[in-house]
Amino acid sequence: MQVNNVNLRISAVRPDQYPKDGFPEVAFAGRSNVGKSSLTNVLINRRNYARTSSQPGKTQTLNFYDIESKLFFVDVPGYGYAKVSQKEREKWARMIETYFSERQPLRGVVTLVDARHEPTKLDKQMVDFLHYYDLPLLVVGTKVDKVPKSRRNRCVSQIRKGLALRQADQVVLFSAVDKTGKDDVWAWIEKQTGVK
Ligand SMILES: Nc1nc2c(ncn2[C@@H]2O[C@H](COP(=O)(O)OP(=O)(O)OP(=O)(O)O)[C@@H](O)[C@H]2O)c(=O)[nH]1
Ligand SMILES: [Mg+2]
Repeated sequence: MQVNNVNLRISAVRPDQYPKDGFPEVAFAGRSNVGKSSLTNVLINRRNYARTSSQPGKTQTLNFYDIESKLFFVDVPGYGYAKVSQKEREKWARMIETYFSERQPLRGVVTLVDARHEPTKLDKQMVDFLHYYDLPLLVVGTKVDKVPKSRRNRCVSQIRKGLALRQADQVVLFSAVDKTGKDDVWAWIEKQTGVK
């Protein structure tokens, strides 16, 4: 998809704030600092539209990006950031549980994990949760520019095994630096949303 027009429609914390346009929607989830905002920026050809930062835990709202008034990308705040209080963590859990369980236009979830490491316990919990709600899943292994090409097949097996992925779940290795995997991620989004 050729993207020229992107707008941050709303940073929402409650369902009554979610957009009501009826466009299909894809969410981006993953632990803090894994590269969610960087992936979104590459997909929409912007350098720094979705805010990237070296300070993890920055994004604390569900950010709805209107893409060409055809679909929404939803940047989900990252989990697993140590400096966030227990109270904040519970608030986060309630917010995303409500979103994933109730949001009708949601057509699939892109779940990001760091391609360099074994998926963490929290990554696995996130995938279990998305499986429970039967949401179509694309797992993106990020920062693959830091993995030698000869080791990349092994990354995919490690991700599939560590997250106990189902056959229908797809895995794409991605780099925001050299844009490896960008077309594959877009192909999955187009397939799930029916938008071209
Ligand atoms: N080498 C490399 N670095 C990356 C890549 N993607 C992201 N980063 C770096 O990782 C850090 C975090 O990236 P973000 O995109 O802000 O991560 P995020 O998941 O949106 O983080 P939160 O909003 O805090 O949840 C930044 O310093 C990025 O420059 C990548 O593909 N390769
Ligand atoms: Mg972010």
